[in-house]
Amino acid sequence: HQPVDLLKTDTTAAKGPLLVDGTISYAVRAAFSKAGEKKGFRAAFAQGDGLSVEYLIVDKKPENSLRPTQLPTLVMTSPKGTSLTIKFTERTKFPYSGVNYLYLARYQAVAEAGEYSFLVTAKRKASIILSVGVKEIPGEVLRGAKPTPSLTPAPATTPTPTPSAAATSTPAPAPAPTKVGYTMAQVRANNSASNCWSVIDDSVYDLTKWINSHPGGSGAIVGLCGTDGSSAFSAKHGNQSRPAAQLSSYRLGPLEK
Ligand code: HEM
Repeated sequence: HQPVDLLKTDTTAAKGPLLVDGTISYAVRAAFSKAGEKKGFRAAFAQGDGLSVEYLIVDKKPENSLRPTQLPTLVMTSPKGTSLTIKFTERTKFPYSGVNYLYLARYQAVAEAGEYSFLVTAKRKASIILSVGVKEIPGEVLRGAKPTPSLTPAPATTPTPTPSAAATSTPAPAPAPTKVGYTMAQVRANNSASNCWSVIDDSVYDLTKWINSHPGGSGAIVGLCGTDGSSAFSAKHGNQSRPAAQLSSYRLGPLEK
């Protein structure tokens, strides 16, 4: 993830930074000192892009002791002007780089073409992390008219280890990972039909969207969520090309070795 810190001056989506390609993975941090403060940003998409937004907090006080109504609200407005308030639907632990995060919401949709606006409004002192996008490649962040290089210029060839979450709480240089890939702990944390990851032959896959499309029934896929599904997959589909092709479309990245 590329960390992006929202500034005190980013008080509306228009004043905040623009994530030039909303499918690239960014960790946008919004920190507030009191109720009523607002911070915003924008993210651009092409028609049909995957729109992925995740709302995370660090699993520590004050955030983890706030009630849902006390946490900052996130309102997303599509290019056509439809607004949506993100609802907190879960409380899933996500350990990453020695920090324990909690997912409170994960929203996915097919994007309209254009800029989405995001506006976060504080109810109390609190910090949140919004993970936008999934592609682990460096992306561009624009502030005003001036293109700024990404805050952490990660080498393009080294994918950062987590896709769908994580987030450094400060835009400090990313720690040089000695290991690259997803951990088994991350896979185990995504062990339900609403967030279903599985390992097959040393790659990690997000099978959530495949559950209800699988010709062999949803149960066969749900049974793989949070586990190493290599033997189940090869036992049934080991020598078939269509299951392998389907599988490849859900690949997140390698399993950490
Ligand atoms: C990530 C895992 C899996 C993927 C991507 C996948 C994909 C597919 C695809 C694409 C088909 C259609 C094949 C065709 O029309 O040529 C299929 C059929 C089927 N799958 Fe899977 N599958 C997975 C896991 C499993 C598992 C673990 C089982 C059983 C334990 C299973 C049981 C079946 C059955 C019974 C069918 C019906 C047709 C047949 O017998 O080949 N699948 N799967």
